[in-house]
Amino acid sequence: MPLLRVEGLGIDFGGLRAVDNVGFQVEPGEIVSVIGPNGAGKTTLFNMISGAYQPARGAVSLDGEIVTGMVPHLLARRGLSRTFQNLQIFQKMTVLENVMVGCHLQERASLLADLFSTPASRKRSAETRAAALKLLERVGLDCAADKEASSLSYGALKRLEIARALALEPRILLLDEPAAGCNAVETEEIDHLVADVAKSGVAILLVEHDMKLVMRISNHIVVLDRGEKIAEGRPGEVSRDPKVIEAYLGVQPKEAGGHALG
Ligand SMILES: Nc1ncnc2c1ncn2[C@@H]1O[C@H](COP(=O)(O)OP(=O)(O)OP(=O)(O)O)[C@@H](O)[C@H]1O
Repeated sequence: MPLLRVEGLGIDFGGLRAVDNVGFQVEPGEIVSVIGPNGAGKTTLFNMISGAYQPARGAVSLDGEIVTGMVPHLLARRGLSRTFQNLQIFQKMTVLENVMVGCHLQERASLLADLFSTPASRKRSAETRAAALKLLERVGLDCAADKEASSLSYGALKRLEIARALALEPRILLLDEPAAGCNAVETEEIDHLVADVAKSGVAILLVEHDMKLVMRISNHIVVLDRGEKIAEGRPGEVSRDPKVIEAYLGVQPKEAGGHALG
């Protein structure tokens, strides 16, 4: 049974079929990317899978359990968490505090109980801090733990966003353009981090415009165009697919020299 199964998913905005009849699946530890030209429906698809939008058609299941349209915090409890294209970092908090907030959500511990500072809550706080520090180490930000988040470079903020999502201990992580706005060095750091997370068994579903990154790290690619899935397969297969070349370049494959991506 796949970890994530998406079947016949669709949604309309007014008269526009933004996403229609899209299906695919993701296995544990697999990196699956969703690509497509601007307006293809990638973010809308992500929003349906992560509970931000209610699909009009189709189903999403996690480990065989139907979770279609479930709100994000309940999906997080079932092991699905996501990052956002527009970072959701608390800029005035320290780097460590940003991750501790995510850890608290995971523990389902009452923040109010912690205010009374019982021995049990103090022990829990120390454990949360240690867990958050471990995550910062994993994303290469342990040295910046006590800095204000606003002082980080853009690439570091992107990694902090991933650390926060990892604090929820997901089985599948949805990454919305993790390398957008990053320079080549920062993109490579994201590349290594995503591969490392997948190696630990967490499935990754990725929306990303950087085709070099997508081609390098994906096990499987799903291609959307005008809301529909037009192709899927391994990176090498997808980059040579005539339908994909035409969707990206608007020309026949012969004119494009046989490939469009990367
Ligand atoms: N909230 C909305 N209301 C109305 N139309 C929307 C809404 N969100 C997206 N759309 C439309 O749905 C279609 C798919 O948009 P979406 O943002 O999902 O595409 P995308 O593949 O993520 O694009 P990009 O690569 O530019 O981010 C587009 O035609 C877009 O204009």
